[in-house]
Amino acid sequence: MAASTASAPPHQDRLKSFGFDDGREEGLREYIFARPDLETSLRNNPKAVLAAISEYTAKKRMITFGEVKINKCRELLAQMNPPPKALIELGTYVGMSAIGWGDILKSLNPGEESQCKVFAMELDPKFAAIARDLVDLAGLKDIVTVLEGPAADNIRALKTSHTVDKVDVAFFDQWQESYKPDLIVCEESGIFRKGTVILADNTDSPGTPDYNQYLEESSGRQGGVKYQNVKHETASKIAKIILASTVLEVP
Ligand SMILES: C[S@@+](CC[C@H](N)C(=O)[O-])C[C@H]1O[C@@H](n2cnc3c(N)ncnc32)[C@H](O)[C@@H]1O
Repeated sequence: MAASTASAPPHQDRLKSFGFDDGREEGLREYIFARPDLETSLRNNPKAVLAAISEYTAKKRMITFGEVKINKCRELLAQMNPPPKALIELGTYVGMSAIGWGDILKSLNPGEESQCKVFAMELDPKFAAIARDLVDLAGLKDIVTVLEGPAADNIRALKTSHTVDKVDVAFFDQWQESYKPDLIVCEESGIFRKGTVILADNTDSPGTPDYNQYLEESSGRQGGVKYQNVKHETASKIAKIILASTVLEVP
């Protein structure tokens, strides 16, 4: 991973320690595409696709950004004025949250759906391919683009490859050691504006102490991006907190 620290375990070790990449991801795709209601209720229906993914991931105990958290984020993004249209996601896995973002942006921007853009970034090509298939099934491929590779590289290329100047929302759900370095890449790439909201999962568990500290100390840092940080508790059983950091000032 380009943005990880020298002591961070490599991607394959992280996959094993978290129980990723053991066949359940391909199993999810097979399960969804074999469902008898594929054409009648799942196709072009993001909420039904999310429910179907949840059914499988709960049974197989897969780690995804579940519906409880997606609905909490739906509430948070609904409070933004104007409604968010451009969102980046760092860490897409099989596409659960990416489908959630596509659905949320679409419903917050009636009549302006074509202006909504989600760039969902996933390190692992196998997971990215599954996410693409599920996004496509949900009818969101015009809104959600799944980009492969380290998020840091894709963020640096956003302005040139995808003509994205600023993002309204960034969602952090990659390996935790990359949170702080990737945040700095976002700052240096100039994609944040006053009012951009950075949502982060897992800041309480497994925990991202260096990222949290960097955000908390931003007000005292000369010439840096300044943030207001709010912890939102969810009813999730583990990693209950979604940390929302709103950009107050960019230099
Ligand atoms: C917790 S999962 C993401 C869950 C996903 N957001 C969901 O909705 O279920 C973490 C994912 O981040 C990916 N990842 C880790 N480091 C990354 C990086 N630097 N850039 C992009 N993806 C990364 C991993 O391959 C893994 O699929």
